[in-house]
Amino acid sequence: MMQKVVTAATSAAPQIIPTPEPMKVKLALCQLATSTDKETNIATARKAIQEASSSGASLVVLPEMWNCPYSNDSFPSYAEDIDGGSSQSAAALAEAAKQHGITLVGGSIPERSEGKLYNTCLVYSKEGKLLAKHRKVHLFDIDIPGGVTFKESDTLSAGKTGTVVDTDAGRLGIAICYDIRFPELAMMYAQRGAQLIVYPGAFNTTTGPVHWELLQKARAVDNQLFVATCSPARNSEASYQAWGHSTAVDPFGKVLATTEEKPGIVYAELDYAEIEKRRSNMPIMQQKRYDLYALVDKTT
Ligand SMILES: NC(=O)CCC(=O)C(=O)O
Repeated sequence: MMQKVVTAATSAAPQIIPTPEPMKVKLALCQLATSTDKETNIATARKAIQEASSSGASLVVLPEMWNCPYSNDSFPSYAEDIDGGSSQSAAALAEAAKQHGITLVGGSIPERSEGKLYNTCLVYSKEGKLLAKHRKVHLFDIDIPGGVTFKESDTLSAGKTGTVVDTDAGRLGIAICYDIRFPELAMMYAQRGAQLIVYPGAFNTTTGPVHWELLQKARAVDNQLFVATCSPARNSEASYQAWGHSTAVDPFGKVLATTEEKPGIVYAELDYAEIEKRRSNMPIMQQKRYDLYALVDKTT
């Protein structure tokens, strides 16, 4: 599940963990409408998970911060204690995964733990068991005058580890939104044998049109694996205007499925055999010049 890649010597190639046996997976990206009412948001998520599973999806993904508005004013008041077992959103995710027998990447919610807040993604098995918890590693702190200014670090703390998890829907790398801008994290996940990197994410109407799809294609092509993103739908009344456009990209950089800004579910058929095909057509993993550069995986 959480495999450590050992880099033997600075000039030696890192150990690349092979991807698991290929399989086909029907993916559903639930681009949810979020409101200020947590109960409504949970009900909306449950309904979307049910619809996705009825349509044959075995892997269902929710957006970043799906149970609250995306704002620093909201994170503290909507935050839940996941480890303490009192999280109503986590309980709903576990129950929905079990009820519908799907692997669930539960977007993210604000988590409260030991006096700090995190932007946290929970992954559940089809038995409703918690398989992984990823806390957003790179906080979204940017200032584009006349565009978008946001400082997650005003309320949130950064996670300290990457997350690669084995599920019935393949080996998944989990990262959240702004994490997609850091190619090293995706590369680390590829070295750990991830078949798909899932990024619940809420880009915005300034950076989204220019960078959202570009970054997904870049991470997919750099690492020759699948990439999926899942955004909240745009809410014209919200302080933060989400870009939407939840998307799935294949290892050759082709967009398999996408949407615009409205609520809906995006479906894609993933055939993990495509990873091996692309890697043998174009063996960039073997052609890297580790005598010139190296990526060191420092997390366990
Ligand atoms: N929620 C986020 O991390 C937003 C990231 C974003 O919009 C970007 O441009 O990066």
